[in-house]
Amino acid sequence: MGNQQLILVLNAGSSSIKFAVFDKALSEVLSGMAEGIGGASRLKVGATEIETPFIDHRSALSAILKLLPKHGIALTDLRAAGHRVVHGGSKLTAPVRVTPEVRAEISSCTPLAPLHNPHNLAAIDTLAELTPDLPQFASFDTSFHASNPEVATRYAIPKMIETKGIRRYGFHGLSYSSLVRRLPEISGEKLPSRLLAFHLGNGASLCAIKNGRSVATTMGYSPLDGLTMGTRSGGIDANAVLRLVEDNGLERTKAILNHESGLLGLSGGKSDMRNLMLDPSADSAFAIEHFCYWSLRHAGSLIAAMEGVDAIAFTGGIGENAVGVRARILRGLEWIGVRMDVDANHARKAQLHAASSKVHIWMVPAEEERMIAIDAAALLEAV
Ligand SMILES: Nc1ncnc2c1ncn2[C@@H]1O[C@H](COP(=O)(O)OP(=O)(O)O)[C@@H](O)[C@H]1O
Ligand SMILES: CC(=O)OP(=O)(O)O
Ligand SMILES: [Mg+2]
Repeated sequence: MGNQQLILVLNAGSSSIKFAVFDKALSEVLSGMAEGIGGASRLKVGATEIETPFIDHRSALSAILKLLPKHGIALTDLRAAGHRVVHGGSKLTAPVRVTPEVRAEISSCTPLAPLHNPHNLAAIDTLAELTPDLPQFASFDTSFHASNPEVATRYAIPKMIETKGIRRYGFHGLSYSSLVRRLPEISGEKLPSRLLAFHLGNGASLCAIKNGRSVATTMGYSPLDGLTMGTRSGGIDANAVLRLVEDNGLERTKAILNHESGLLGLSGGKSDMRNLMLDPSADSAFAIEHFCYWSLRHAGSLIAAMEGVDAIAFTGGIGENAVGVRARILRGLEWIGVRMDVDANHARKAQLHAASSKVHIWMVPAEEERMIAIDAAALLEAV
């Protein structure tokens, strides 16, 4: 192409890097991902999939960048790169161009998101080495929740401690802001005033969205809190955590709570919802029930924070695809007048509510990469 029209988006997760390339009209021209980094990893680009061992994010990213020219995209075709940065802390609450100061601020948030921020920085640094003149932008998973009231973000701990950044932030904000943008287009209706969003993926959270703004969410200081997740425990009593540290030390405890718990810990080895749903064992069934039960317990809390609910939206790998999980959660919400259209749910339609439902129900594909491209394009225009 050679005309510097493209935006490259990198979304580095704890064990994966998703990427997408968008043209000037923000249509996606290529996407793919490296997953299972550090283990039995795979690289998918467009329709091609290869098994290839990546020891770390850096090697996965260089493989992705090497493959781009084979799909007709040279680094010189790029006009910008946009990155998902999971933790922006208290200061980075809107998309920004990455400057040395911004990079330092993201780095200072690493203790708050140890599974994510180092990989986001590695992606920024690798691109900066390869193409020092390419403008790079960062969009933060925490930003969308900057509108939460203080009563929702403060832990009931001494004020002095809060000043060190020990507060609730919330995550999956890029997914939620893309959902707010897409839902009216998908539903053909104006955005409901009280919307309960379920982002159910490997990481999972709920968000109470009032008049388009986040007012409460289930994740807290880090992406560990709230729902039962693929490998993260979700909510756990802090004294139980202290006991784990006493018994196992700090590093082991981090690994237990972040990598060995959740669906994986409950089922005895399976973190992936697809695999769990195929497995007939009682432990796998219990893990799925735990996931649904705690989604419902938290849903009740977020509905209370909004004083009611007008619509529900599902997104993320599980929210978009796991028909049985959606059905179980929606059954658990019948007390608020939810009625699911069984056929629509099976057919994976966008509209999931029956005519008799008091609450509208939608499935909205998560489009984090497109959201990041939109943010980067807007900042480029503003220059
Ligand atoms: N067809 C499907 N049925 C059930 N679960 C699915 C399906 N497709 C994907 N999933 C589940 O979605 C989860 C991954 O969600 P995703 O949003 O891609 O995660 P990540 O947090 O890594 O971005 C996995 O548990 C996976 O099993
Ligand atoms: C913030 C977070 O939990 O991200 P992911 O779901 O990609 O792990
Ligand atoms: Mg995700």
